[in-house]
Amino acid sequence: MPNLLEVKQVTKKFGGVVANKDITFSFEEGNVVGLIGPNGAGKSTLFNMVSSIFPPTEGEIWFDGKRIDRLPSYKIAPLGIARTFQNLQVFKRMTVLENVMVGLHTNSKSGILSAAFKLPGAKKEEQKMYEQAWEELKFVGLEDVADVEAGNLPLGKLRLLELARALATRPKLLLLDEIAAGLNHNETAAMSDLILQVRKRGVSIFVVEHDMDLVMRVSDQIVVLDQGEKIAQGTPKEVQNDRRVIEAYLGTEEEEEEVSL
Ligand SMILES: Nc1ncnc2c1ncn2[C@@H]1O[C@H](COP(=O)(O)OP(=O)(O)OP(=O)(O)O)[C@@H](O)[C@H]1O
Repeated sequence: MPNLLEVKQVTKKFGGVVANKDITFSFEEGNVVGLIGPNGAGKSTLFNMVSSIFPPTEGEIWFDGKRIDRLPSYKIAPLGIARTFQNLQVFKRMTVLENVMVGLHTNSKSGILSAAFKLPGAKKEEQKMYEQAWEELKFVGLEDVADVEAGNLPLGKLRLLELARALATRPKLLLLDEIAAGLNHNETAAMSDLILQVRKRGVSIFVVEHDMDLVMRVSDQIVVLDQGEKIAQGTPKEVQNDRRVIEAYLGTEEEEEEVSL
């Protein structure tokens, strides 16, 4: 299998703060890769560079054979990368279905304007987008609330809506940013099942997550960061038994705290 994503010697500095230092890793198409590390390790920074929110200070990021680290973020989605956001970017006054459709419109060939003026090409595309949106709402189990305003949904369903919206764009790579944040135990377990179903569809998935049960269950590979550096990469079992990973989570004896990995 070819590498879908390649992060090559990436460093990110914010003024004097080195948030990521010389990070290199790659992953194969069809895999789920988890990104973990203690608070402030540099996970969000790396994730934001992969989705082109900002560029690296040094190094390169390649996706599907193309260099993407200097592209503006709006050029990322058409290449086949979709992401969810931890702070939920939903339109509260729109229905659940409309929220998924909006995500598709920003990606469409004819664009929002021709759809608004109901030009012929746009009408056909609109129908296709409607079908895709429904398909994903059914996939995540939100078809019963398709006509409900998103602002009336509980957090668990909003996270599913974010997932449906990202999936509707038919990405090759799905970036999940703390998709289980705020979910209860059962909701988190259901989200893990859903992620594994997405994987079965052949979508590659990159997961930043604090919930260890979810990461350990869904990931083929896990990349571990600590203080901006990659300290380990391997299967869930390998990283759980890695001395540097255990130290990073447990801290030195003086700063020891209860953390379960
Ligand atoms: N925009 C910014 N400006 C300055 N410093 C930043 C910025 N973003 C992140 N940092 C710093 O970079 C380091 C890594 O932060 P980052 O948010 O990537 O870590 P994280 O692993 O996602 O943390 P958490 O698990 O707490 O969300 C931290 O020291 C943080 O304070």
